[in-house]
Amino acid sequence: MGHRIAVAGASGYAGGELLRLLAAHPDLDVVAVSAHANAGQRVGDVHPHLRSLADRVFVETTPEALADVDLLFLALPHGASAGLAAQLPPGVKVVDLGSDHRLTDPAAYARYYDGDFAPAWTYGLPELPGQRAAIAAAERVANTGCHAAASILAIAPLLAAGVASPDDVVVTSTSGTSGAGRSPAVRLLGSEVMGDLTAYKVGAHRHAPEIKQATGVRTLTFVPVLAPMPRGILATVALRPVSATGAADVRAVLADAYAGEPFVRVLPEGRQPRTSATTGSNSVQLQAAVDEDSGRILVTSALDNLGKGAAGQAVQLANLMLHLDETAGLPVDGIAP
Ligand SMILES: NC(=O)C1=CN([C@@H]2O[C@H](COP(=O)(O)OP(=O)(O)OC[C@H]3O[C@@H](n4cnc5c(N)ncnc54)[C@H](OP(=O)(O)O)[C@@H]3O)[C@@H](O)[C@H]2O)C=CC1
Ligand SMILES: CC(=O)N[C@@H](CCC(=O)OP(=O)(O)O)C(=O)O
Repeated sequence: MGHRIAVAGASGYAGGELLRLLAAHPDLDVVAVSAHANAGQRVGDVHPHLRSLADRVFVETTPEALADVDLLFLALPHGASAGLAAQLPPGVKVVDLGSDHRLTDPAAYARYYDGDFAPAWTYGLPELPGQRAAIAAAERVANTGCHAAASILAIAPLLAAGVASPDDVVVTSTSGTSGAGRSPAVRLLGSEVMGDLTAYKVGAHRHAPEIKQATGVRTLTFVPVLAPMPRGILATVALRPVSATGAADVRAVLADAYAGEPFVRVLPEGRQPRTSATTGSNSVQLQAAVDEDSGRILVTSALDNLGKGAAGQAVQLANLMLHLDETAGLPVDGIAP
């Protein structure tokens, strides 16, 4: 018998990807799956690609239905996690894929979110200095936002090493449409997104305060772009160097920071990250360059928004919280082409 696991919001995109990973996990057993409008439906009817858990039935999302477990994943819309988590008995470990418990500053929360501020949980990015041990000791952990994960992994080591300035960081982060969730939205119809690229929430995206909080960036311009593909994030980060530097030096700082990390790979010179190389995996690809004209450092970062940007990372966190092998059940190889 493995650890008893429940997934709330299992009928959504992030919840579905969690089920796919959990079905193949050697130490975790899914004992409850919940939904909202889809409660009462079979998993196989909502997620036709999930064969091994196809006959499970989604229950209503209530604390009673989800509390008899070792660890609960919350893959619920913004604002729905905090109320449910508050009703869970102590002893139930929780990973929240949503944003209710990420921000530490109530003022930042009020600026970017509706609803009441809820206290921050341990921030769920194991590759940040000190976080792996904090996550392993925590009962409640807040998973990162998907754009935020791609940006933070690109920025954090350069600021920590004093190579880049915390001021005037500029990020353009392109996401596939599954990042917006499965709930119907006209802007996500195939006829709207196919053949189109468009920026959204320009200068006002909720992952900006999250990136600043996790990295120490002071001034950030963050521009998300929606791309006509189901999965993937490619973030391009431009930073001001503290003193003139070259691409090899920047690459060395990143490589040093992520030496031994199972999921983060700094690519050799001449190769650029590709979202397709990370699809279906928990992997992240990074590359560094220095713009010859401006001298700015440019870091590109690719991941699967449903992998290291959501469900893959959530399983990595659960592995740490349950003191399992951190990599258990997590693919490093993508699906290509
Ligand atoms: N998609 C992504 O790439 C990422 C998502 N996240 C976060 O993960 C969470 C889930 O996202 P995602 O899977 O994309 O969203 P989806 O819209 O695809 O899924 C939402 C899930 O929540 C359920 N739900 C909807 N309304 C309620 C409610 N009022 N009470 C309880 N359950 C409800 C839905 O059930 P039903 O369908 O049955 O109504 C569904 O299971 C969000 O907080 C999101 O921000 C984080 C990082 C990346
Ligand atoms: C393409 C798209 O719309 N993506 C979502 C991010 C999904 C995510 O990481 O969500 P949370 O921070 O809400 O958990 C967005 O930009 O709002």
